[in-house]
Amino acid sequence: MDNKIENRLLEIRNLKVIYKTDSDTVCAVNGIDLALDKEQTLGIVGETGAGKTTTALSILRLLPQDIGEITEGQIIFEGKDLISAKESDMRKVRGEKISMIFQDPMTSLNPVLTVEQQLYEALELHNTQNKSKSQLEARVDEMLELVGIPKNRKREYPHQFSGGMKQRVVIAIALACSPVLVIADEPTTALDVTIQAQVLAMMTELKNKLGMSMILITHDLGIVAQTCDKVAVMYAGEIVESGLIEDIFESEKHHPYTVGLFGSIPNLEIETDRLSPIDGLMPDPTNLPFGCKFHPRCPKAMKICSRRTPPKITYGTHNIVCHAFTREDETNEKRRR
Ligand SMILES: Nc1ncnc2c1ncn2[C@@H]1O[C@H](COP(=O)(O)OP(=O)(O)OP(=O)(O)O)[C@@H](O)[C@H]1O
Ligand code: NI
Repeated sequence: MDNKIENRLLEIRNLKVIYKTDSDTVCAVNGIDLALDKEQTLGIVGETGAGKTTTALSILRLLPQDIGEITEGQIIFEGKDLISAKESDMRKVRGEKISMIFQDPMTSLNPVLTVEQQLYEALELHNTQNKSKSQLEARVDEMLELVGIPKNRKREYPHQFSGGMKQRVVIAIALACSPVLVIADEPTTALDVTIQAQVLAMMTELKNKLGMSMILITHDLGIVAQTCDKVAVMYAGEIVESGLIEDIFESEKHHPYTVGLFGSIPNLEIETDRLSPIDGLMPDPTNLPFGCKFHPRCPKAMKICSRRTPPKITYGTHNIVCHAFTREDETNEKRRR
């Protein structure tokens, strides 16, 4: 399904993004490739600082002005490159085609407007079909029902809702314009674990019902397993491993960083109060190490890892960028298939 051009919604090619601060240049995204088909969900996982949010903001061209800059690459959405698009076209893309859901619902909600008013405003803003006031009001009720908020609460203000309910309102607003792509950046991190599962299940259901595609950004491989069709594992602004969900969860072959991420999933059966995180810290993004960027932390590091950029080895739909996997390995795999 990956090679059918007509199914392709988004393709990112060799994207590079920097942030310029007074003293330094932060290399936040260092040449990533991603592809997403219609109705697919792509999970982007990785530790804090990996460049996940930067990637999302780049797609919408919402990087902080004068600081964030796309220096290379293409972001092809519905066949057109967004990086070279006019700002007026981008405004349309943001309003009608791609919505973003952020981690903290209060960054998206207005505290002085009722839930009904905010949803109505969102619908009115994208009212390309010139619907009447009563039609829009009916749509407000419909959207609230869709995300499981009782109609009789629509005159309440955001602060009267719990965290989970607020995030449901945010989701309703994000979906109000019937986008083709929703980018959800840690949409449930601020919520209780039990509520997280409910909100995720709801998002997946809505995504399927409305035939949208989704990019889900998370630290949590468990969430990816529940929600995604494909996965990209990011480290220091690069994608170190990617593939279909079964490649990531069933294959024996993994990038050592992915192995580390799996090791840090909390085990629900054994009670531990600490995760076993990967030793060491993400490298300084203003001064990234030579060769493989993971080598200073990698338990499997070899001499070559600090000297040469690792190759991307492909096994069908599964890609691993690591010196521990050789081209030979790849050729054997092809022969077998
Ligand atoms: N406005 C900014 N100015 C300078 N550096 C920035 C800015 N925003 C992000 N960065 C840096 O860019 C790198 C990538 O950050 P980004 O927010 O994309 O990571 P992330 O994977 O989303 O992390 P998290 O999981 O914490 O949200 C980090 O080193 C971060 O410190
Ligand atoms: Ni982020």
